[in-house]
This record gives sequence, C-alpha cells and structure tokens, in this order.
Amino acid sequence: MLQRPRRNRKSEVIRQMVQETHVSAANLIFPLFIVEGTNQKTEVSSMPGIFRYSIDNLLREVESCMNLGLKAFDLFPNIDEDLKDKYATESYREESLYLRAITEVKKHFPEACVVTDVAMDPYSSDGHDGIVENGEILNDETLEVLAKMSIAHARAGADIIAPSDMMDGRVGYIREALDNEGFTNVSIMSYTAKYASAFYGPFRDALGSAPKFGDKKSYQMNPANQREALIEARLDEAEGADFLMVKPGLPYLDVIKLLKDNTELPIAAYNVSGEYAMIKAAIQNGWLNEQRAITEVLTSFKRAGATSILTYHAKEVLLNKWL
Ligand SMILES: NCC(=O)CCC(=O)O
Ligand SMILES: [Mg+2]
Repeated sequence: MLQRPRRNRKSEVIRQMVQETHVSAANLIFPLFIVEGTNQKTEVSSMPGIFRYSIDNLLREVESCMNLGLKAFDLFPNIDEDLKDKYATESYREESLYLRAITEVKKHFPEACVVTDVAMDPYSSDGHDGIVENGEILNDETLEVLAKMSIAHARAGADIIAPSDMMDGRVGYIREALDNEGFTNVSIMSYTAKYASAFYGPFRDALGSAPKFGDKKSYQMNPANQREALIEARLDEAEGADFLMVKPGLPYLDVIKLLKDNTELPIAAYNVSGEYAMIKAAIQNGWLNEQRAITEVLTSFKRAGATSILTYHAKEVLLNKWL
C-alpha cells in the first residue's frame, strides 16, 4: 500500500497539523431572547440553559459573553399578546421593548455586534411574517412594514439587519429604505433559504409567536428543494445582501455547500432551536457526550461552507473552553 491515510491520524500533533476546519468565537452569533420587566430570567422549558432576559439582565448576559470573546448577538423579543396587531405596529414603535434593548446593548457595549431580526411574527396578532388578508399572506404590502422596522432598528444602533420573513423582494426594498435614511453602513444578513421546518418549535414557545392559523409553507421553502435555494441566493445577492443565511442548519448542510459554491458572499448557518433541543435532550438522557456532540455539530457548519454560525450553544462552548 502506497497510501495509508491512517499515517496522518497517528498522533494528536499530526491530527491537528492536518485539521482542515476550525471553529472559533469569532464565527459565532448568540441568539438572545428578551422580555419586558426587570430582573427577569426565565428558562425556556424546551431549551435547557436558554433564558428570556429583561433588559437589565440582558446587559449582564451580554457582558459575560463579551468577556468570553463572544461579541455578536441576535436579539428576539417576546411581546405581550395585547401589544400585537395585524400590522405589527409594535415592531417600530419608539420606546418598544426591542428598540430599547438594541439601544441599551449598543450604549453599554459599543464594540458588540448587534444583529436584529426583521419579521412581523413576534408582533403580529396573526402570528405570521406578513400582513394577512382573507387567510393570505400579502407580499408587497408587507415590505413597507419591514422597511419601517429596519429603519427603526438602524436608528437604535443595529449593526446588521436580518430579515427572516421570506417575502419576495424584501432585501432590495430594505436596502433602498436604509440607504435613503443614510444607513448605508448597516449590513443585511438575509435569511436566504429559510425552510418551512419542524425544527422551529422551541423558538416559537420561547417567543409565543406560533402562527394563529395555518402554516408558513406559502413563504418559507419546501424542505425537499435544493435548487430553489439558488434562485433565492441570486435574488438576494442582486438586491444587496451582505450575508446569505441557510436555516435550519443540520438538516440543510447540502444547501450551505451549494450556496458556498455558487456565490462569493459569506454564508451563515442558523443552528435552530429544535436542533439545540434535540441535542440537549439526548445529552440529558446520557445518550450523547455533550462536548463532542456539540463541537462536531458546529464544525459541520464550517466544513460545509458557513463562516458565521447562529447557535444557542455559543456561550457554553466558550465557557467550557470546548473550541
Ligand atoms: N427568525 C429566527 C427564527 O425563526 C429562529 C428559529 C429557531 O431557532 O428555531
Ligand atoms: Mg427571498
């Protein structure tokens, strides 16, 4: 045998010498859930170790992450039911929980990178990502709401706007709206290929944002489709996206790779709540080794071609020095 691949695996030094993929703190974006009130920190029951924070505790959490070298955060609000309406007006109301949270984080930690979620569902009385009329999700009418929300986030200090709604044309619409307001330096991380997935369940518990009727299949992608992600990617690139995201992560590694091979833009992977819950449940049962399972999952996103990873594991991997 001239080739014995095992020679390159024979010692720890050699194994590390030939290691192709490394994940570091710089690749990670930590999603954080926020609620109204003070001194709130309540665990999401389907996401052990993940909490909803009031703004005061959010600042403490951000500080402890920053000290670990984790400096990028994606914020998600849990909104009181009585503040929700058909047009998600709470999403751009000055003094809203979300806008205050952005402002406070940037005020205390100007060097933190704040990613904001642009979508109607946390604020919509219909629990959908767009304006609903006669049971249909209106595309073009929704764009105006998304643009207002994006401008409000930019004004509050957002570094990156992440539209997660899957309306057609929203990246271009938001880009133009931001530029018209002078926010030419605010980036757009587009949820380019967001699939109508079963893996968002725990997140919707965390936010109380489950759709009040029907499902999201008329705007999120069919899990069976790969080539369609290329159409979405080309559109987002042409409309001015700075990052392309694939979501969920683990069941869609092929889509990450496909986008990586077909665009020069950086690719982000969203390791979603259901993926987190699944791993945690197995660990709690003693069925998986925690450190090995989690680092293997994070490595798989980078190996597939993602440079940024949105993951609920972000803090624990740094706290435990697993990377
Ligand atoms: N727009 C953000 C999400 O929908 C996150 C889903 C999840 O973590 O399950
Ligand atoms: Mg699209």
